[in-house]
Amino acid sequence: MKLPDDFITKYQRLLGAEAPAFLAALTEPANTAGYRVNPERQVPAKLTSAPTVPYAPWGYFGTVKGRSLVHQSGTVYSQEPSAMFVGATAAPARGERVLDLCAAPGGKTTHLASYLQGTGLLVTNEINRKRVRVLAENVERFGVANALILNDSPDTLSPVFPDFFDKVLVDAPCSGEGMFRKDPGAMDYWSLDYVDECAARQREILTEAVKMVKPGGQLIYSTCTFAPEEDEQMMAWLVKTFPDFQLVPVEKTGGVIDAKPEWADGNPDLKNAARLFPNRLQGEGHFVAKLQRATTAEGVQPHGQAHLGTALTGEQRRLWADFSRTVLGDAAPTGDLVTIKDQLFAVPANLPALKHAHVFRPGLHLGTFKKNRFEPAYALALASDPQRVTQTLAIDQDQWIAWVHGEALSLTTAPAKGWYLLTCDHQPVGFGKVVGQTVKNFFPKGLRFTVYPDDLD
Ligand SMILES: C[S@@+](CC[C@H](N)C(=O)[O-])C[C@H]1O[C@@H](n2cnc3c(N)ncnc32)[C@H](O)[C@@H]1O
Repeated sequence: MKLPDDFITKYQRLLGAEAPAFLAALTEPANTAGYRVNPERQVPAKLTSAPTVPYAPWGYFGTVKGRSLVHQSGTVYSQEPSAMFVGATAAPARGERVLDLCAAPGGKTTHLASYLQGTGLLVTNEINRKRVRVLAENVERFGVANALILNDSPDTLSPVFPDFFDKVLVDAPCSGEGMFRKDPGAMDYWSLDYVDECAARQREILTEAVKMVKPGGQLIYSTCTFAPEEDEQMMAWLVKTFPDFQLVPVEKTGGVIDAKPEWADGNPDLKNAARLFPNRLQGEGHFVAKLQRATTAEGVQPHGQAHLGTALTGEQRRLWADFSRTVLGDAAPTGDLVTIKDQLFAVPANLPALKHAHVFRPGLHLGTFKKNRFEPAYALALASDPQRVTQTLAIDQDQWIAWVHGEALSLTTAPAKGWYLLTCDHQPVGFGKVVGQTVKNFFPKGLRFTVYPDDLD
C-alpha cells in the first residue's frame, strides 16, 4: 500500500520522530476488528471471553460473522475499536436526551443506546437517504426502543430542537485518513484540498449542532482522520466562535493521548481532547473532543409538541391490547401509540413539533393492522426481552438457519395457535405464528439470508 506523497510529507513535518512509526503502522495490514455486545441481551460467554477494549464498556477485540445468530439477533455490533472511544466519551446517563447528528450506519448510535438502556430519548439523524435505511436497520436489529430516526440536514434540525439536548454527538464526515489501512480506496479522493473541503463542511455542521445543546449540556465531536484542520483547529475555531462552549477533559486510557495544541492555535485546553493513533494502540485512529456549554447561557424552549401520525381507532386499540396482553405480557413497550397509514408505532414522549423534519421512523415499529388482525413487527421482536415476554418459543440452530432463510418450521409438539417470540440460544430472532404444527415465517423478506457451513463456528 502506497500512501499519498503529500500525506507522508505532512505527517513527517507534524510528527517528527514519531512519523516513521505512524506511517509504518498505516501501511501494515489492519488487525483491528472489534465488536460491542448488547447489554440488553443474554450474551453468550464465548463473546465476553475475548480480550476487552480498555476504554469501551461492552467492547471486545475480535470478529463476529455477519451471517451469525449473534449478529442477526442484535446481540453484537461489529465496530472498529477506536470508534468505540466516541460512545464511551459521550457516555450519556439514563434518562438523558441525546442527538446523534451524523449517525449512519449506527455504530455510535447503538453504543449510545446501550448507555441509555431504553430510557430518555435518542434522536438519531442521517442526512443521506440511502444511509438512513441502513441506520434504521441497525437501530432495529440492536433492539433500540426509544429512538426517533430522522433524515435531515443539520440546518433543518436546529430550529426544531433549540437548546434541547443533554448531549449532541457530531461524528463528522471527514477526510477519513484513519480508514486508509482498512479501505485503501479512501486514498483515491484524499488531497490537501479535500481536507480543507471537509473542514468547511464540519464548520457548517457544528454551527447548527451547537444550537441544539441545552445550557449545561455537552457536545461531543469526533472524526476518523488525523488532519489537524479537522481536529484541533476545528475545536480551536469552535471555542473562539461560540464562547459559551469550553473543552472539558476526556478520560484517556489504553494508549489514548492528549490532543496537540501546537497543531492549532496553542490553546492549552485542546489537550483535553483525545487522539488515538494506530501506532500507539490497537485501533485505526480517531480524534474525540468533549465541550461543555455554560449553564449561564439562556436557553429557548422548542416550539410546540409533536403530532405524529393518527390516534388509534377503538378497533385498533382492542387488537393491540389483545396482542400485547396475550403475547408480550408485562413486556409491552412504553411510548405514545400512533398509526401512520396501517403501521403502529410507539413514539417517544415529549417531542417538540416535528412538522419541518423528515421523520424516517417516528419510534419503535410495533406492527401492522390488517383486516381484523394485528401482525407484530420484526423491530418489536428484537426490542423485546424474551425473559419477560409471555409467549416465547425456543428454536434450535437448524431451525434458525431455516428461519432466516424464510422457511416455515414444522414442530413435533406445537403450543396453542397464536403469535410467539421465537428465541434461539436465548436471543430474540423474530415473531412467528403457530398454526397447527407449523410456525409461519414472518422474517422480513428484505433481510433473509442463507447460512453456509463456514458461517457457523
Ligand atoms: C463518519 S460518518 C458517521 C458514522 C456513524 N456515526 C457511525 O458510527 O456509524 C459521517 C456521516 O455524516 C453524514 N454526512 C455527510 N454530509 C453531512 C452533512 N453535511 N451534514 C450532516 N451529516 C452529513 C454522512 O452521510 C455519514 O453517514
